[in-house]
Amino acid sequence: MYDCQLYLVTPPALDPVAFAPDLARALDAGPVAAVQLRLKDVPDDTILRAIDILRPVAQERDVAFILNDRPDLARRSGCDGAHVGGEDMDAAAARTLLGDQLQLGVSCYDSRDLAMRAGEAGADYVAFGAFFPSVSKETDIRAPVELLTWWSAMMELPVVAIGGITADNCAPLVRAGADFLAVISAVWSHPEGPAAGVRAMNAAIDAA
Ligand SMILES: Cc1ncc(COP(=O)(O)OP(=O)(O)O)c(N)n1
Ligand SMILES: Cc1nc(C(=O)O)sc1CCOP(=O)(O)O
Repeated sequence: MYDCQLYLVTPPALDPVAFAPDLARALDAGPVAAVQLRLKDVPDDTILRAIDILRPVAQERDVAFILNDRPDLARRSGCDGAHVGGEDMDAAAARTLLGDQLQLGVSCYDSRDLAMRAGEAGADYVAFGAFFPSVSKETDIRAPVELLTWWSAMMELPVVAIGGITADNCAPLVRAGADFLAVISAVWSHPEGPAAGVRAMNAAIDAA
């Protein structure tokens, strides 16, 4: 049995009131380790309103609530942490904004160097991807599975795998040492609904 957990990233352009019951059902079908709120190109007020509505749904279930891109808003709104990538800010700046209590995740794409530097700058996890073509985000990067093998053999810091991950293709990532599998479409676009998506992902992780 591998020690790998599910990490949910929210679907794009969500209405938080309509989405909250879906999130609750998905988390109740868990285990799920973390939820990342990922809202792109919206005003701060919209992000803060979504946090107010969705953060309790996660935290009441002991699921970490992580905010994408905005460590400043994460800190002032009770989130458990923030996730940043290359276009947002460097890891050290994000750590300064978060303080030392909140969790910091850093996108490292397929770069060993970025991951080492993120670790040194105070990241609590690094994320590699995309491992497979993603319908949720355009990217030409194809991270090789060996990156996970290398990282997990060398480092204690947890590693997240992301990008096009499904119940059908995740086994090699689990076996290579991913601590978390981050998914959008495998759960939120599952034909039988998000709870079925969570159950299918966890069954595949257990079977790996
Ligand atoms: C867990 C996790 N890994 C990677 C990403 C991608 O972050 P980033 O490169 O900053 O791109 P956007 O998500 O901001 O489009 C992520 N969000 N979460
Ligand atoms: C948000 C995100 N970041 C990626 C990266 O490669 O850094 S891939 C991705 C989208 C993940 O959604 P899905 O599970 O539907 O492919």
